[in-house]
Amino acid sequence: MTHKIAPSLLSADFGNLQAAIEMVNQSEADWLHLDIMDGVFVPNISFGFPVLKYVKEISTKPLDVHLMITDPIKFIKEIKGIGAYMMNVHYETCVHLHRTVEQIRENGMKAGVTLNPHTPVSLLEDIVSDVDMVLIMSVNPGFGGQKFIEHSTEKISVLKEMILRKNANTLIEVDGGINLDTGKKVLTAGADILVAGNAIFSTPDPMQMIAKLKTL
Ligand SMILES: O=C(CO)[C@@H](O)[C@H](O)COP(=O)(O)O
Ligand SMILES: [Co+2]
Repeated sequence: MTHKIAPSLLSADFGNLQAAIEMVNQSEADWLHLDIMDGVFVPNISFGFPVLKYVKEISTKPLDVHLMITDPIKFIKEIKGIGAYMMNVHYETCVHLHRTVEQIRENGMKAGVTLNPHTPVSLLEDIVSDVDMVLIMSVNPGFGGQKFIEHSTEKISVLKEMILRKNANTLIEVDGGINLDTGKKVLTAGADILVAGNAIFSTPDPMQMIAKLKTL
C-alpha cells in the first residue's frame, strides 16, 4: 500500500479557509487533518464545531479529526455529525479508552488512538488490534511548525513490530514536524500516513509539496 498524505489545516491562512480547502481538494492529498484543541489538554485553542461543519461542506477529502481535548468521549455524536471519517483521541485523555474506541466505531467512524511523545508504545499492547489507527505525535501537541522529535522513528519501529506480531491491520500515522526529510525517515520506520502542516502551507506551491510528499 502506498502511503497517504493528510495536510493539516492548522497551518492554513484562516482568512481564506475556502481557498485552502479547495487547494487540498484538487491536490493528491488523501485526507484532510483537522486539529481540535481545548486550551486544557494543550496550551492552545484552535477551532470547533461551526468551523468543522463549514470545512465538511467544502472538503471532498475524508476528514481525519485529531482531538486534543479532555474527555473526547463526550463529543462522539458531534464528530459523527460533521461527517468525520477518522476520530483520533489521545491515550492521555481517556480513562476508558476501550469504551471510547468501541463507541467511535459503533457510530460508524474509524477509531484512532494518539500518543504524546512521552507516552510509550508498549501501553497499546492490549488495544492495538481493536483500533484502526495509531497516531504517533512527533512534536508536543498544541502548535504547528515545531521541530520533529527524532526519537519518534524508534517508536514507529516498535509499534510496527507490535502490529505485525499481532497480525493486526492497524495503520500508523505520524504528526508533527513532517517535511521531505523527516517524512522519508518515518516512512522507512513503518508509517502509513503523513500529516504535514507547515511544510505544505508555508511553501509558495502547496499542491506541489503535497505531490512531493506523496512520491517519497
Ligand atoms: O496536531 C498537530 C499539532 O498539535 C499537528 O497536526 C500540526 O498541525 C502539524 O503541524 P506541522 O508540525 O506539520 O507544522
Ligand atoms: Co494533528
